[in-house]
Amino acid sequence: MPEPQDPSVRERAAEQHHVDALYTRLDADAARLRAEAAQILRDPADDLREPRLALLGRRAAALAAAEHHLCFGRIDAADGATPGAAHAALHIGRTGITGPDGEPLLVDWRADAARPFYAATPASPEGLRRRRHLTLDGRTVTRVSDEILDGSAPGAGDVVGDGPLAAALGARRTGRMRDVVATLQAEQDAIVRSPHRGVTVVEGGPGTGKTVVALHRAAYVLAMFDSARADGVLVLGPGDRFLDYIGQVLPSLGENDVVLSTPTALLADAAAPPARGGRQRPPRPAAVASDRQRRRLGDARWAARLAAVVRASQAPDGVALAVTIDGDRIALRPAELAEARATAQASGLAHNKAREVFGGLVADALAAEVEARARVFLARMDEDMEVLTGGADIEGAVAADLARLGFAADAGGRYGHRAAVAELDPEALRRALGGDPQVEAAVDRAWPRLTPGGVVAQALTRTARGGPPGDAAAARAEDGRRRWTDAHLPLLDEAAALLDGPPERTFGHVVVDEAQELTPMQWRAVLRRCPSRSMTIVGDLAQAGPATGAATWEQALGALATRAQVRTLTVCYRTTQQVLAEAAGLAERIAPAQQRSRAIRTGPPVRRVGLPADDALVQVVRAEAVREAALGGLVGVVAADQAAGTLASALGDVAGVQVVPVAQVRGLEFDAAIVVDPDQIRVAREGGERDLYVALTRPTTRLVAVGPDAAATGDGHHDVGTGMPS
Ligand SMILES: Nc1ncnc2c1ncn2[C@@H]1O[C@H](COP(=O)(O)OP(=O)(O)OP(=O)(O)O)[C@@H](O)[C@H]1O
Repeated sequence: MPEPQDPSVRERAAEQHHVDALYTRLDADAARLRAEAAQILRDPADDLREPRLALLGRRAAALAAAEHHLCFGRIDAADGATPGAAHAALHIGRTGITGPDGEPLLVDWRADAARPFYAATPASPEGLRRRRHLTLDGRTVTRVSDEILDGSAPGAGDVVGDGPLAAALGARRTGRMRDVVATLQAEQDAIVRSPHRGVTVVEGGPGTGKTVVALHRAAYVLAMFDSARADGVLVLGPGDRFLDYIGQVLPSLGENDVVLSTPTALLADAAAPPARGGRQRPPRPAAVASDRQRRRLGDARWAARLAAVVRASQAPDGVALAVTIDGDRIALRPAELAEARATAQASGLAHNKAREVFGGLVADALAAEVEARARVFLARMDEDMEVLTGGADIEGAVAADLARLGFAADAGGRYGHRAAVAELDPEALRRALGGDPQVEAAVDRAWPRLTPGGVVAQALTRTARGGPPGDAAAARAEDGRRRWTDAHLPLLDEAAALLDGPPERTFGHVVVDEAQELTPMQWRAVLRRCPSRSMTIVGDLAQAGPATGAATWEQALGALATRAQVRTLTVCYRTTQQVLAEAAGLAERIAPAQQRSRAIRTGPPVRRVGLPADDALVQVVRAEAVREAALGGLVGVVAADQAAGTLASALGDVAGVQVVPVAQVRGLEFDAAIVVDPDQIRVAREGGERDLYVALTRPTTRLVAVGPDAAATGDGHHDVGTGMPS
């Protein structure tokens, strides 16, 4: 057959050949995994059956994830050898595949050798002549598109055309985020691939790819950092709707073991009552807090207050510790009590564990007191005996009698009360006292076992009354009556850490998305779960909700910020220049110091739709929703929280249209966004301008503002290029 003349056809055929070989190997790997699994299943005696099958299952899932768009790129070196590799051309894809002789047929996108694919630009070609993108439909190569990076003229084997980024950005939204591994941009890739193991803060305006970076970073870190692989990765997002939206990205990158959660769910899970005999956990929250409550309870000063409550219940000055033994009241002296307290506190253990240290020291002190008293008593007996017997060696006589009668002497040859003195075994006494219910009760009065709910209840009551702490029993009773909300969870978690030590489940790397939403108390709870402080924190302070008011990352993160590497993303991939221009006035007011991002796409003008006097808002919104849905893609109707519920039921089901309360719209995106009554959003709650800014920056293409305020402008339907109503 003659060679096709069209380079795109010819190159596609050549790439198809390579891609076929890749899928053949992928199929062979999958078949091998299945055979291994079958082998394991045939051996019921194998003790490690379950973990082995689980491992195979994970590998099979990763292979299955690699199936879709397995190979998406190729790099060709300028001098015939790809940097870092012995080959002139390297194919880049979702997983690494080697040929029969160990030669790389496909390089995993995370590998160092793949870095130039993402990092090279015409200004800095990284030794590459050409970057090629491959588009696949199933297993068929449908498109090849080349960028020449070294300034050389395109040759016969080059297919220069539009890159796939434009196609990816222009694609209709489905309501689920996709991975962008094929089109990750250089500034994003530099963060994803950063070797920095500490805290990285990624900031940037709406749509600059912060979430994209966070998720690809999670996949990278899992593959490349041992600690992350060993201890797992946690990704935190602001709400369930958001988690749904991003839920497919990591599995499509072959990562199924990442824990995705919200700060609330994470702490509620930790607070779930353990199996019987486990450690005491805070109760689950019963209600959702108001914004004001969230802000108040998020204040970092609660940490000190909770610690003070706990400390105040550790054998405070003035508390008495006494027990009655054989009718004798034995009390610890204040100095002894203070010393036991100081030693237990210096142990650095959490309260309920330090209580064991304290209890042991109390038992020691009581045992010493009992022993001292016994010695005094026995010595007095000796004296009395001597007086009564006029100094005769009664002891010796008794010993001789006892020996004659066959009674044994102790190891020191002693009988009678001398043996009793020698037999005073402080250790046995201490053990007996340690387990004595009376001593236990006395220790409990001085250093009570506490529950997280009790401590938080006490801190709240104390703060409300401004007085000294109440007693533990009263706090427990109050804990039972209290209605905990999600905003109390970080306090309960803090208290649990003070009482029982750090949480059991921690992670090797934690990714926090929409990080501007976390309160200082939530940050403390997150940090407890990341002892290595290996974190990727992404967010935009200009989009912060009302629970947090930090203007800088230093304010938001406290000491953590001092060791953070801060990176700024500057290109807006989501929305159009028209939409960003519409929101620019607001951005200027909310975050005047922030670097404005640059949109790379243009789109239709923003539309503002007024309400003619007798038109109900719902009718107008419905008409707009239907109109936008007909234009195609996903339509989001964003309204103030209090209006969204009614609006949703009044609109009913319109295909392709979602009604989202503004508080839940952070991080989401739509092809078209209809922002309902911007003025209401702005005044509905504290920080309303930031809510409005978030709402306006959700669409990829079309923005419509519907509100009574626009009616004043006349026809109610017109294009607007300047700021939103002010
Ligand atoms: N390199 C890329 N290739 C293709 N699409 C991209 C790329 N980077 C970002 N996008 C797309 O741009 C959109 C915005 O990205 P993303 O949600 O990560 O931005 P964000 O900065 O987190 O936004 P926000 O602050 O509003 O939450 C998404 O649809 C994402 O898929």
